[in-house]
Amino acid sequence: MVGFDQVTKTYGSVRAVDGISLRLYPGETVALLGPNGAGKSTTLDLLLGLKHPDNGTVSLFGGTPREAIVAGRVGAMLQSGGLMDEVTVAELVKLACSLHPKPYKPADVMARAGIAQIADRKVNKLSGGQAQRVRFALATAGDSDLIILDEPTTGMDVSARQSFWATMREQADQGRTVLFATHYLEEADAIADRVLVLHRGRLLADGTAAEIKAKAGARRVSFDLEGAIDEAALRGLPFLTSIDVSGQTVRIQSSDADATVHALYGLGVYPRNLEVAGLGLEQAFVAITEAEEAKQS
Ligand SMILES: Nc1ncnc2c1ncn2[C@@H]1O[C@H](COP(=O)(O)OP(=O)(O)OP(=O)(O)O)[C@@H](O)[C@H]1O
Repeated sequence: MVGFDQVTKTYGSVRAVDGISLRLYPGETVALLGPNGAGKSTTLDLLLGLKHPDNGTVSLFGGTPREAIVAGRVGAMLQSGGLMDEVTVAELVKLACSLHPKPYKPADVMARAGIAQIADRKVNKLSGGQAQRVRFALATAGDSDLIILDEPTTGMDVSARQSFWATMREQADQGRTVLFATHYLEEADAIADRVLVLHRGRLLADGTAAEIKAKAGARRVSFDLEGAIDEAALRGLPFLTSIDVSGQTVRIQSSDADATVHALYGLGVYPRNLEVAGLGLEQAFVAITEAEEAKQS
């Protein structure tokens, strides 16, 4: 099990991680979301023992991050992890396997990462997406219990992303914990069992994607109106949190969609193509982080 207990990490006056406590369990696929500078990379660095908390403790499988890494229990794929320049893909993968206490066969690792066909290519001649696949191979060179991925699919094409996530799903199904930081909210929505929302170093939300959407507490309502649209009257609708009028189409967000729609009919208009839907994870994320910004300012 992976644990953060009241962990704080500051850089000068910046609280990159501010009193975070959480537990991660075997078999979980966990997405770490947050705007730029929220503290995602710092959180992952603390887990990997690359940075040390000012206060609080980080524990991995009952020991320190360093002990877990030495025991081969952690595989990681970092954003800018440099790859050695003058070696081939196969040489680099072999090296990673040889350093892992519980290694897989290099050929299997390369096949899984979809890099068998570029095995003989020099690492410094790879495209961005290919280099990303090689980083993925290095993170899965052996049988680790925790896989940490920082923005793993940046630069990958659609098919690389699909096979990447299928592999990660398999890893979690086999009881491993997969923790990934991402800015692709659709990926988090589709893949993660659990979503953590960080904001200025604090954990604002922790739950399933459905729970995070419910926490944002708003729903989308869209409809078309004929003729001139009285925008001022629409803005007066109860529970409205945002409105966008484009041509004859009106899109609103409401914290009580039922009451808003009821009042809409009370305006004497006839909305066509009325749709009421929950927020997507992206809109929920924006709503949660903006509400926090408003609270702090
Ligand atoms: N070595 C450092 N020295 C000083 N400040 C730092 C350092 N590393 C990070 N920070 C600051 O700490 C905060 C958190 O940074 P971090 O890189 O963890 O955020 P992030 O959520 O990963 O951001 P992004 O989405 O942009 O990658 C930011 O305000 C950043 O400027």
